[in-house]
Amino acid sequence: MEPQQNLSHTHLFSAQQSRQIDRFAIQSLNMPGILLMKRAAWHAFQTTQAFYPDIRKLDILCGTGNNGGDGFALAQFAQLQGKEARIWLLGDAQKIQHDALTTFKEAQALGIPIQSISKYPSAQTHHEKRLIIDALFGTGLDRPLSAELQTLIQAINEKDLPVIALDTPSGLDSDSGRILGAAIQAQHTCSFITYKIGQFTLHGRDLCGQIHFFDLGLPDDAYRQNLADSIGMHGMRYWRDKIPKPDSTHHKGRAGVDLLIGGNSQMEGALQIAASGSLHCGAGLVHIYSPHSGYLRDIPEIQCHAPENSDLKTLIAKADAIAIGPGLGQNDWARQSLRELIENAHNKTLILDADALNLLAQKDDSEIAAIRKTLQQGHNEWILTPHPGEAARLLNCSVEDIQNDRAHAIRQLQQKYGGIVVLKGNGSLIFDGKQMELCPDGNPGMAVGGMGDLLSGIICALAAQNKNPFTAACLGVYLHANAGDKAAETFGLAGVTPSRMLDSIGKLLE
Ligand SMILES: NC(=O)C1=CN([C@@H]2O[C@H](COP(=O)(O)OP(=O)(O)OC[C@H]3O[C@@H](n4cnc5c(N)ncnc54)[C@H](O)[C@@H]3O)[C@@H](O)[C@H]2O)[C@@H](O)CC1
Ligand SMILES: Nc1ncnc2c1ncn2[C@@H]1O[C@H](COP(=O)(O)OP(=O)(O)O)[C@@H](O)[C@H]1O
Ligand SMILES: [K+]
Repeated sequence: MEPQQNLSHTHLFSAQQSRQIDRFAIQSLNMPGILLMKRAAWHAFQTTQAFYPDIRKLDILCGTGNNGGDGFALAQFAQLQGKEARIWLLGDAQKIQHDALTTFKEAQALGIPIQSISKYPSAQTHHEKRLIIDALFGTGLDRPLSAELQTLIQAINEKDLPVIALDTPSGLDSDSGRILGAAIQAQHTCSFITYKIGQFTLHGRDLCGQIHFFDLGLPDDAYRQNLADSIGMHGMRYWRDKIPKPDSTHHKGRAGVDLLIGGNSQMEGALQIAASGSLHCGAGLVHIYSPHSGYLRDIPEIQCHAPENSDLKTLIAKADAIAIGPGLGQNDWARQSLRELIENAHNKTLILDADALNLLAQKDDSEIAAIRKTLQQGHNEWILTPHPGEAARLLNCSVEDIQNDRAHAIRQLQQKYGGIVVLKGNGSLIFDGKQMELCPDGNPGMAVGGMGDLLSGIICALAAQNKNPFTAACLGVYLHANAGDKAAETFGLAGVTPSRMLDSIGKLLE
C-alpha cells in the first residue's frame, strides 16, 4: 500500500496515543467530540453503502462506550436513508455517557429498535441478508473478554454475515494484534483518527479485512505531540525516494561492493539466493565467501572465494557492506568467520542473519558488550534481521513472548544489541533506537525457505550503495515484501518463491 504523506496516514499509534490525540483535538483544537463521532459514523455509513448497497437490514451491535456511540449515530444515518436499523446493546444503558448518550437518545427518538444483545444470537433466521456493524469495543478494550462475551463473539462470527467493524474489530488488542479471548472477524474496518498498531501485526490484518482510514478532519498538529513513540508506515515510495537514482555517469565502482558470507555444507542455496538478491538490487560487485563456493559458478556475475585460497580480511576491506548468515552453519569455520568479520571491519555496514544471529545468541552479556565496543571503535553499524524464532533466542524468551508484543520485543532487541534491528514476519518492524517503521506489505506465501536469505542480500546491496543504513533496511524490507506481493498476484500464494521474486525487484526500485 502507498499511504499519503500526512502524519495521520503515515504513522501508527497505540490506543493510549489515539485517546490523547482525540482529547487534544477536542480540548486544544476545539473540535466538539460529538462532531467527531458523527463524522466517524457518517464515513462508516458511506462504507456500508460502497460495499453493501443492496443490504437493507443492519444489525448494529453496540457497547456502552464511545465505540457504541459511533454505532448509535450510524444507526440514525442508516434509518434516515431508508434502511432497517436495529441496535443490539451490550451492557446496561445506564452506563452510557457524554457524546454516546447523545447519539443513543437521538437513536431512541428516531424510533430505532434497541434490544439487549443477549437475544441476538438466536434473533433472526440465517437466510436473511443482513449486515453486522461491530461497535462493541474500540480502543477502550483494556482486558480479556469474559467467557460469556467470548461465546457471544463466537456466535456472531458463526453467523457468517458480512461485518463492518467500527474503529477496530472488537476483541482485537489494538496495540499488539493479540486476540483478547475472542474477536470479531470483519470484512471491513473503518479506522478513525489513527491507524492502530495492532491492525497491522499478528492477527490484526486477518481480523480487520480491508482497512478504510478516516482522519475525521484532524490536522497534523493533533498528531505531532504523539509522534515520539509512534511507528512510521511511510510506504515503499517514501524510502525509495530517499536514495539517489543512478545518473548516466554511474559505474560499478559507485554501485557498491557486497560481500556475502555463508553457504556451508548443504546450505549453499541460501547464499545463492542472497547473492541473487544483491545482484538484482543493483549491486556493482558481489563477492561471496563460502567453503563450497564452486556451486555458484552458474551465476557468472558473482565472484566466488573459498577459504583455502582467499583471505577474508582482504575481502572485508574491499566491501562496502557485508552480510553474514545465509547458510552459515555453526561449525568452527562459521564461528571463525564471524569473529574475523567483527575484528576486521572498518566503516562498514554488517548484516547479521540466520546462524550469525544464532551464534550471537550464545554470547553472554559481557561478550556482547565487547563485540559492540569493537564494532563501534571500527565505526561500523550492524543490521540484525531476526525472524521471531531467532529473536526469541537473542532475548532468551519464547516465540510467543516476541509475537505477543512485537513493538516491545524489537525495543528490547535494540537495547541489548544496539544498531538496527529488523524483526521479520507479518508487519515487519525496523528500529534503530529512535525511529521505528512497520511495513504492512507482504503475504503468507512468503513463509517459505530462503525468503530471509533473499532479504539479507537485498539489504546488503542497498546498504553498500547508500550511506544511511536505516534507509537501506527500511527500503530493503519494503522491496522484499512488495516483490512477494507481485509474485503472489502472478503465481498465487502457494507459488511465491524467492527466485520468482527476483525479476520484479529492479522495477520496484525505479
Ligand atoms: N471523541 C471521541 O472520543 C471519539 C471516539 N471515537 C470512538 O470511541 C472509541 C473509544 O471509546 P471508549 O474509550 O469509550 O472505549 P470503548 O467504547 O472501546 O469501550 C469502553 C468500555 O468498555 C469497557 N471494557 C473494556 N474492556 C472490556 C472487556 N474486556 N469486557 C467488558 N468491558 C470492557 C470499558 O470499561 C469501558 O466501559 C474509539 O474506538 C472510537 O470508536 C470516535 O467516535 C471518534 C471520536
Ligand atoms: N505471513 C507473512 N506475512 C508477511 N511476510 C512474511 C510472512 N511470512 C514470512 N514473511 C516474510 O518472509 C521472510 C522470511 O524470513 P525467514 O523466516 O528468515 O526465512 P528463511 O529463514 O527461510 O530464509 C521475512 O522477511 C518475513 O517477513
Ligand atoms: K468495534
